[in-house]
Amino acid sequence: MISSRYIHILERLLEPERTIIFRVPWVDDKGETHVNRGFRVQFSQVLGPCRGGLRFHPSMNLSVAKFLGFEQTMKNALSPYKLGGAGGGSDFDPRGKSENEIMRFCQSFMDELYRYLGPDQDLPAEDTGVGPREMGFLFGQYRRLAGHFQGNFTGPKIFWSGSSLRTEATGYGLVFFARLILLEMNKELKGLRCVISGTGKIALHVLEKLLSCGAIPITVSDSKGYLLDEDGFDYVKFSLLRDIKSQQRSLRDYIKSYPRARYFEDSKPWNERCDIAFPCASQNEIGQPEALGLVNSGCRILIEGSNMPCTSQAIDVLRKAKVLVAPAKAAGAGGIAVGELELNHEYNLMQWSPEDFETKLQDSMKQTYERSLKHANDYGFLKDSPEALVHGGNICAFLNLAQAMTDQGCV
Ligand SMILES: NC(=O)c1ccc[n+]([C@@H]2O[C@H](COP(=O)([O-])OP(=O)(O)OC[C@H]3O[C@@H](n4cnc5c(N)ncnc54)[C@H](O)[C@@H]3O)[C@@H](O)[C@H]2O)c1
Repeated sequence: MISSRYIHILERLLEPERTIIFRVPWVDDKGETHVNRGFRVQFSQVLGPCRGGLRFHPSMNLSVAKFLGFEQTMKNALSPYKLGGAGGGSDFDPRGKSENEIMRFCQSFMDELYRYLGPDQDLPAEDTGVGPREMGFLFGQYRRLAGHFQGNFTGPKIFWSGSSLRTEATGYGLVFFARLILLEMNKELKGLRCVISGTGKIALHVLEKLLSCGAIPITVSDSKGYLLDEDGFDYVKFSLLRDIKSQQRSLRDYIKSYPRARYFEDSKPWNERCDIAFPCASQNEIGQPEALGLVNSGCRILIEGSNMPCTSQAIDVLRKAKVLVAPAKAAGAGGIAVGELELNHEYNLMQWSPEDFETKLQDSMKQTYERSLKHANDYGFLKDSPEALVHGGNICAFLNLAQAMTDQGCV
């Protein structure tokens, strides 16, 4: 039974603190003008300054910005750090644009957004279509307009120490999270067949870390279809995939080097026989039919890399089939941990090795895992229940927010 106090808090929590929508005009290389729409939803600053991604993708709209901001608020509230949550971006499509066009777009985007950002206000981070290059351009313009260097953006290379795992952190963290789940079952990743969707920052780093754990990743995908390599990817194949993506070529090109692999147009990889699924592409990528496909293909664990990859109908199917779901707000928390390390000047002065970073990341994922399970247990969900991590993560994040909202009065 939910107390009426919590219902009032939920009502307030579900309304973003601030929503910013703005025009982003920019000029392409031929001198033609274009206009896109920019969004930033500062969902909650109750636990600290907002932190959350910027997404550049044609499908971006206010609804997506709101869901990203809410998910990030919960993700940050579940983490050990004092951070609020935000989401945003633009319907600008970076694909096929020159570097100069991307720079001009980023500068125009920041011309408006800079006044709402700052170390005590809002700290942007990467998401779909926004990587270190875009974050560098965005930070450069922010610094110029704000007149100081304290943006604390997550992502620009200038904030990286030499051995940082900044871009790798979320993907690696997802695999560490899967390992913790398997450890509880006295199992290991070695030899398990894994299906992955996406070929972006998250998907490729999941693939790379799975290889080092001896797992057998067999698929990746893009918005046009998916690639299946029944023999499993290895480091040489991974390097080829990275080249194909960095040159913006089709995944189909992989088959020229590995003819036994197959590319399926307009399809998703969820019907392939597997033990674990890692959705790492976009929201709602798994609906009811895809969830049924996963269940029939033998999948026992689903680790959410993308934010909200499953529709509620898909979740129902997975729940009934007792597929264990690791929610993105817990399993995808790796980026928050490394982002915090990067911004901590004391840590940045030290010479960290990649192994040091990995150890910190593993510690942080373990803490998030244990916190989720503890809250599940406190509220009556057995730790071997397939839903324990989903409920535990939600309860822990909500209680942290609810306590801070109660303490701060009706604001
Ligand atoms: N980057 C981060 O720090 C971060 C952190 C947590 C969660 N996420 C989430 O992970 C997901 C991927 O983010 P990313 O940073 O890897 O983005 P990215 O831009 O690097 O890659 C996105 C990938 O998804 C593919 N894709 C896009 N739309 C698709 C569709 N409709 N069907 C199939 N594939 C599609 C693209 O081809 C690309 O390979 C997003 O949901 C994002 O919100 C990102």
